[in-house]
Amino acid sequence: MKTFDELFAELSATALARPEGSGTVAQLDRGIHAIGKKVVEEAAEVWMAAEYETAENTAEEISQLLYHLQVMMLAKGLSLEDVYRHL
Ligand SMILES: N=c1c2ncn([C@@H]3O[C@H](COP(=O)(O)OP(=O)(O)OP(=O)(O)O)[C@@H](O)[C@H]3O)c2ncn1[C@@H]1O[C@H](COP(=O)(O)O)[C@@H](O)[C@H]1O
Repeated sequence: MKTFDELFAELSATALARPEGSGTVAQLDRGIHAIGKKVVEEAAEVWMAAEYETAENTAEEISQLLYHLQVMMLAKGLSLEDVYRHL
């Protein structure tokens, strides 16, 4: 289990180190357009899970959406603070 901030720290390090086989590196290399499509896809999966599936499935879809939002933050060079100051 990890927090939002811990995942972001891990993904930031992964983006710099670019380890072989990293899905995050592959996603970053696909660019903003592809990452945006994943964000929309995962958001739709959250909606569908919330409407028709269990709370547990919904939580899993939400975690995937949060992951892809963080990948988008990295692709745009945004820090946690850049986002948090709007909350
Ligand atoms: N938390 C996640 C995470 N959540 C979701 N995903 C990816 O997001 C996608 C969402 O799953 P779906 O069921 O929608 O899968 P899918 O549509 O079949 O996926 P694709 O075929 O489109 O890739 C999958 O490709 C998952 O691999 C994640 N990929 C990685 N992480 C974490 O990110 C860190 C770095 O991962 P790597 O870069 O892969 O080393 C590790 O801690 C991982 O646990």
